[in-house]
Amino acid sequence: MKHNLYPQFKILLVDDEIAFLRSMSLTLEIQGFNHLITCSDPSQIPSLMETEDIGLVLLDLTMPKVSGQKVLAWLKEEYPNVCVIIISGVNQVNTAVECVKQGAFDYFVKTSDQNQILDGLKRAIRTQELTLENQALRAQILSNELEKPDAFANIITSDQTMWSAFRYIESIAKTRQPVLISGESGVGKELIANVIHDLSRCPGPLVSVNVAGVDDNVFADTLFGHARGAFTGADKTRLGLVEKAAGGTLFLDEIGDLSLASQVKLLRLLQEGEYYPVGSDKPKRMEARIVVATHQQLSQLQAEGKFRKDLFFRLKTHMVTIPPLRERLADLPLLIDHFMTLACKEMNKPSLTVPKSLSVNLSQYSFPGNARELKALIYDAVSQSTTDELNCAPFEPLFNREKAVDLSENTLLFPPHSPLPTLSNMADLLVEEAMKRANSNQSLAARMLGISQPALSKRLKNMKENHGKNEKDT
Ligand SMILES: Nc1ncnc2c1ncn2[C@@H]1O[C@H](COP(=O)(O)OP(=O)(O)OP(=O)(O)O)[C@@H](O)[C@H]1O
Repeated sequence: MKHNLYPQFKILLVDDEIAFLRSMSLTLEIQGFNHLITCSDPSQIPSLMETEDIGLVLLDLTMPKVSGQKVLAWLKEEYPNVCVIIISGVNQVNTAVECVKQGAFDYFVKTSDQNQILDGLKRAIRTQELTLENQALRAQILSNELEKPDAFANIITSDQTMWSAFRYIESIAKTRQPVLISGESGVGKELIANVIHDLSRCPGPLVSVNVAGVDDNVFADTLFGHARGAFTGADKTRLGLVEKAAGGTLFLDEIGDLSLASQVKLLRLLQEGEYYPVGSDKPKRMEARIVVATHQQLSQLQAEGKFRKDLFFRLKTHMVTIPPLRERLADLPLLIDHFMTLACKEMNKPSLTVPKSLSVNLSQYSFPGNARELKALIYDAVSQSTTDELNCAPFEPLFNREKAVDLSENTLLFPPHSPLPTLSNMADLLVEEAMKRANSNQSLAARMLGISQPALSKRLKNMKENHGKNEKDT
């Protein structure tokens, strides 16, 4: 089985008692915290902090050469972003309060219930992960560039909202927390899940499963596996997908369709980080990161009582929303080209030219099936092309279905007894509508209006000036 290191930063255990260091690190490793270093001589702390990527320190208070409180003060001075948890043999409220005032994240007595210490450690890791994510996010926003653009090479887009989502994905890629990907059907959620997995640098596999309509027993059996003899017919032990995805990512698609009973199981898995195979009383640790996707509005499902609030909140800590294709029409020409190239390659055809009018005409269509629908249309068109130009016949029904206002027909556009708008008012309204539909992409809007991009730019400038003048006059 492949194991990855958890957490993403190192935990430093400092105690002069070697036996305690040994038992503590063993306990932590059994619980899945395997990114550890130990230190029994506090004089080594400065060099360890300098050379190792330490995010959390578990610190003893009573040590012979230097007191833990002094070390705490030094750490908070030199490494204010590193979390420090005190694990002391001294059960004194005063000392605990003083340490917390000095900046310790928490204080435990060595004899405390182990679960309490582990819960405190989980909280500290989560806080530290959020701090690191915040730093990464801030750096991403300031630099406005992707650190690993290659990871996104299969996702074709020039849309700013998509690029912001990419930057966000980069900044959360390394945490082990779950990620929720939402967006209409066919927008590319599975592509995003692939990128999240690649960027996580987890050595294990990406295992995907669609949970729509899966009955609760099947859900438990699929995810957690079963022990031999768990039920009639279970003649062999079966590994669950959580185990198959160990060290990697488990992608649960269509999470909005999960039954309420299965939602409880998923929540417990996320909270506890452990699960029981069906028919077994031996818990197993989850070593996979969970990524889920849905085309539904989970907030709405939650309001309707179909999705658990606690699970929703747990999932939405890291949420990526992919806008529908109709809200990023500037992507149309890019995607048409991309799918055309893919289709020609698969069908062994030479590359085809695409009529310029195609993306303009398609921009009037709402694409309920998003990129998947466009891909299918282009593949169909490529297969039907017999010249060196893409055959646009497969698109005709769409143009007819959602035809723009047809001025050749005697359509009644204006109420008969109202005064007509001026030509200039109408032109401004058309320009505004085209800019809205083209998501402010001037080239696309100009094509919709049948004018050149410089002509549109001039019009927009005039409209802005007139608007400014009008505001001054009033
Ligand atoms: N931006 C994009 N660039 C290139 N291909 C894309 C893009 N978006 C989607 N696709 C392609 O469209 C198809 C559908 O994408 P995908 O399966 O990721 O969508 P989805 O949102 O997961 O759909 P569903 O909700 O139905 O599961 C795939 O073939 C994918 O490669």
